Parts: sequence; C-alpha cells; structure tokens
Amino acid sequence: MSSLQRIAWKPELPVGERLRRLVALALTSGRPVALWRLPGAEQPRLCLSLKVDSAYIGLPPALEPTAPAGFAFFPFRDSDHNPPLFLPADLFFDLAKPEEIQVSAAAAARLPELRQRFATLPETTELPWHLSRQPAPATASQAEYEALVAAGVAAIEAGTVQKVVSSRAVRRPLPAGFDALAAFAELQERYPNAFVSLVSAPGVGTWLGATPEVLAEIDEDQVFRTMALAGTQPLLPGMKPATAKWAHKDLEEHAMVARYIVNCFKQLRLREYDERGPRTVAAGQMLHLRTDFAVYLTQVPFPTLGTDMLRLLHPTPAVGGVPKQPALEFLRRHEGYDRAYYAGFLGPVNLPDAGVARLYVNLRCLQLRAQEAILYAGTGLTSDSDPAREWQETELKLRTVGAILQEPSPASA
Ligand SMILES: C=C(O[C@H]1C=CC=C(C(=O)O)[C@@H]1O)C(=O)O
Repeated sequence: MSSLQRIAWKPELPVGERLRRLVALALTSGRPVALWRLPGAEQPRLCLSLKVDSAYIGLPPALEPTAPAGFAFFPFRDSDHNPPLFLPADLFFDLAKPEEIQVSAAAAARLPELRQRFATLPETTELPWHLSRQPAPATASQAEYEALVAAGVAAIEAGTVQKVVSSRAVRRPLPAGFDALAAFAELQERYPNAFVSLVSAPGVGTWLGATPEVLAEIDEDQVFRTMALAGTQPLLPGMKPATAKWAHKDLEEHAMVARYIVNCFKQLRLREYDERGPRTVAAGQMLHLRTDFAVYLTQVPFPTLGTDMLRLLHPTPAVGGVPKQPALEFLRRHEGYDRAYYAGFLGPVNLPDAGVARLYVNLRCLQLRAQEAILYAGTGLTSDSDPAREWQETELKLRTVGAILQEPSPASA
C-alpha cells in the first residue's frame, strides 16, 4: 500500500548532487538502495529502505494495490546466496519532482535525524557500494561455451527439453575512475527505451543494467502486460526493424515463449487477453522478436491476476526453457556458474502509485565488484543452434552494458 507522505524538500544543491547524497546516505549506513529509469522517461527515481532486515522477503512480491510499496529484486533461482529482495519504500525521490520527497511513517518519524545526516555527509566522490561476498563466478571460454551449447542441442535432440537458454558470465576490469552513478547516467542516455537500473543491497551486492524485457506490468489504466521477447539478430547500419527477415530457428525460439505465456493464462482459466505480434523491435545494437500480451483488468473479474501471472511466468522460456523444470535442471547441471540476479526480475511495485507495478527481466546487466565487473548474457537454443553463432550472440548482448566499461579515449580524457 502506498502510504507515503509528501514532504517539501529544497536543499541548496543541484538535483544530481542530491541524488548522490541520498545514495551515500543509504550506503554509508549499510542500507539498500535502488535507482531506476522507466523506458521513455526523462528522469530516474530512487527508493531507500531504512530497515535492512525487512528487505529479505523470500517470496515473489504481491502486485495488488494494497500490497506494500517498494522495489523488488529477485534472483534467477532463489537460494541462501541469492535471497529474493523487496526494498520497502521508506524514502522515495523522483528526479522529475525534485522539490519533494515521499516518506513512510517510519521515515517521517526520523526526519530530523535524516535531514541532519544528509546535510553533514562528508564530500566524497567514491561511494561505498555494497559488494557480494560470493566468489566471482566461473567464466566460460569460447570452447567451453560452445560445448555447453552442443550439450543443450543434444538434450533437445534427445527430447529432454524442447528449448533451453544457456548463458555465461564474463569478468571485465573497471576502467580507471569508474563511477557507478555516472555509468547509470550513461546507460540512461544510451538506451532511452530500456529499463535502466542500479540496485545495491547488503549481502547481494551492486547490479547495473539496461533491460528491454517486461516480465509483468500493471499500468495506470489497470492494464496487465507481459511480453515474449526472444529471437536475436544484429542491428546493422541502415537496417529497418520492420523489414528484418528472421530465420526459422528464431521464429521457433520465439514461438515457444509466446506459447508458454498463453499456457500461463490458460492455467488461470483466463481467456480475455489481447495478443499482438510477433514484430521486430530494436534493443541496443540488436533486433528481437516480440509479442505483446495485455489484459484489461477492469473488464475481468480477476483482482490477483498480476500476482498469479508473475508467479507462473518467472523464469520464462526467454531465460530458462521448455518444459520449465527439465530446462532448469539442465542449466543447474551444465551451466557451471551461479547466475545470481541475472535473468531474475526487478522493478517498482505500488511505487509511487498504488496499483501500478513494473517488473522487468534482469538482462543486459552486470554485477559490480571491487576491481571488476561481472557481465552476463545468454542465448535461446533450439535443435538448429550453431555453437559458434550462439557464442557470437552472447558477445553482441554483452556489448549493451559493456559499453559503459570502455576506457575514455585519450582525446576525450
Ligand atoms: C537471455 C538473454 O536474452 C533473452 C531475451 C531476448 C532474446 C533472447 C534470445 O534471442 O536468445 C533471450 O531469450 C540475454 O540477453 O542474456
């Protein structure tokens, strides 16, 4: 339930500096913080939780308007190492409305103390981001990844699975003077249509990303939306998405995700959904096939549809596979590393408006570590998959978030 109260807030500081200080306020006191920019929006938003313990919820969030307001950060597969998080909104700051903040009753009661801490934070450019205590994940060489793809194709040919999405992690050094807030700003600029995020929480670490994939959304007009996003090709200069040609492999890979979503609606006995697509959409330097699904919640007697669909959808065959359990079992056995929060989901729920939730699949993301970043990318496999091409596709996907790790060229330094 969004029971936040609005407070006028006009410190004598530029808006960007206020944002940095709010993040510093969270991090220097060991608290979690999330920053995100919705697709197409101009400005980011921030959610800060005062009580660390209340962020570890263990369950996918409820999406009803009466559910708590906050920011969900869910792993691919939950475990003690990768706890599901829901950051309750004690403090919400929308940079599009910089003259106010919204606070919970708990934060309102501590406002003098918070204002005091905010005003006296030391001037520091380096922020103490939360870092995961897990070892860095194993990274696959090209030969190892191609062997994983070959194993996936063999499992498909043997009939164990119809589709599986293999993935890998890559370690990249951080460029000199890397600043996660500046990197977040760069992602916003580069990818205006992505959901851009920066989440930092104790025991979880710090994750940055720019994802194109909606998992479950309920908008201001009470329309539930989800999408099948699968099938990839490079966006080459001069290419128009509308005229892109697709290989049979991509169409099949995509159709399995769309069919899975239809089956989720069927399990809930919901027939009144709208399906549009597939059509070609651009995401960074890539094209994807996308089918959009919508349910008009004011026209169906189904108040828990968003929550129920979220629980059925995750992980979709755009990141797991078909059938779900054998595909997940294949990944557990063969993938050889811990995806952690990659291919999980994230986003605001009832924040700031009760009844509005926007959850995205955590793709095109990286995990920040002390000296390096861990980047993640995966590819959907079908019986037609070619290992070398699937490797190339992961390379392409890694470029989306990898773009913020480039050393500035001597000319621009
Ligand atoms: C698994 C990823 O992308 C998914 C989303 C779109 C297209 C995909 C594909 O064509 O394989 C993947 O299913 C990733 O970016 O790591």
